[in-house]
Amino acid sequence: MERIVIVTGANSGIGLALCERLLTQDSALRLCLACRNMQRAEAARSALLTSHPSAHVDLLHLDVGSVRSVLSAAQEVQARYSKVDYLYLNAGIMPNPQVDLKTLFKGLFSRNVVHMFATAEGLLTQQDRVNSDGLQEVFATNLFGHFLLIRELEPMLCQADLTSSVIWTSSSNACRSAFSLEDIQHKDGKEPYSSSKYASDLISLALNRHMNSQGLYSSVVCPGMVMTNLTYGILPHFFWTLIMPIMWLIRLFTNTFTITPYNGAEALHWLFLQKPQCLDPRSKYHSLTSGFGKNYTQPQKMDIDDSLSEELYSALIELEKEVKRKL
Ligand SMILES: NC(=O)C1=CN([C@@H]2O[C@H](COP(=O)(O)OP(=O)(O)OC[C@H]3O[C@@H](n4cnc5c(N)ncnc54)[C@H](OP(=O)(O)O)[C@@H]3O)[C@@H](O)[C@H]2O)C=CC1
Ligand SMILES: CC(C)=CCC[C@@H](C)[C@H]1CC[C@H]2C3=C(CC[C@]12C)[C@@]1(C)CCC(=O)[C@@H](C)[C@@H]1CC3
Repeated sequence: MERIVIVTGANSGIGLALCERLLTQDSALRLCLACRNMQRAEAARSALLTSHPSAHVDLLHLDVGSVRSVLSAAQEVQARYSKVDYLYLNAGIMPNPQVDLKTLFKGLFSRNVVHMFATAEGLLTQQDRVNSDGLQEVFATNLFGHFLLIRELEPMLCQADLTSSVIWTSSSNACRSAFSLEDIQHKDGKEPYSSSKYASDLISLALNRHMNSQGLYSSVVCPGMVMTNLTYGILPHFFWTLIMPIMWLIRLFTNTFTITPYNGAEALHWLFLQKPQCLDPRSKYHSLTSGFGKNYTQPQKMDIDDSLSEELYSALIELEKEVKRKL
């Protein structure tokens, strides 16, 4: 039977590299690029069809940061397909990032330097804003829109005698101290990205608890540090060009500098090949690249607990009711 794969944020970076790798793996699958910008989505589709001329590549308009768009995209999916086998929740934003230079320079001369380059913990802040649904934009895009999409696609993901995989592109920047149950949207802090990624780790755990019995399995991935539109937005372009040799040098000391989108998509691709029942719901699957350029996937236990994940799950169900009431 034809496998149906939906990838959000598929028009660039890690999402596009994943699509390329999936079609190389299985040219018979039906790939659906779920994107907010249809011009960029069309360009991505053309690029994929150039390397895989007989592939089945569909486009779906989805602004994951808009409640209305998520609801109508989910309806469109139900009209087009009879099931969904893989749902890659990859779209993500990090608006107005700022690097804390003092922490960076201090970190460079500390024993924590490898950890700092792997996670950017305490190094990055962002400036968030409220979107047209009245939600914080980073939370809405990186977490809530994707959660709503899963909820709307539940009948397609939970088919009798079949399993489905939901795969979140999280990050090693996900940090417990950035997340608070009292402020799940991170209105009051300066690390909405870190908070939203930690929340996705928690929600993945809760989804497994609630949905495994219906055949839905959720996993989280960290692609490593990858040069994409998102990372290029952190520093001015000329600065990236200047420090690029340093980036390749750092790769000799930490396997988390995957750098290319192809390498970054390693764990996302690896999960496509696994039986979802055999995966560990408490592990994050990391894309890693050795100093010699060898790609591999490694699970690492996450710093998450059941009660916090359950409370966040309930809070998101409540928020879902609230936003639907307001429509
Ligand atoms: N690069 C890195 O080092 C790391 C990245 N990640 C995560 O990987 C994921 C992919 O990012 P990456 O490839 O790096 O960056 P890109 O900016 O290249 O890709 C992000 C994708 O998400 C899409 N997107 C953003 N907002 C929305 C929205 N509201 N609705 C639909 N699509 C949207 C973008 O579309 P558009 O072109 O329209 O903007 C784009 O296709 C993100 O979740 C990111 O947090 C995690 C760890 C490290
Ligand atoms: C190389 C030098 C001297 C400076 C670059 C410093 C930072 C710009 C860079 C160091 C660690 C990087 C990093 C990310 C962005 C760029 C850095 C902060 C991420 C936060 C990008 C997105 C993610 O989700 C993380 C996994 C990355 C972690 C490392």
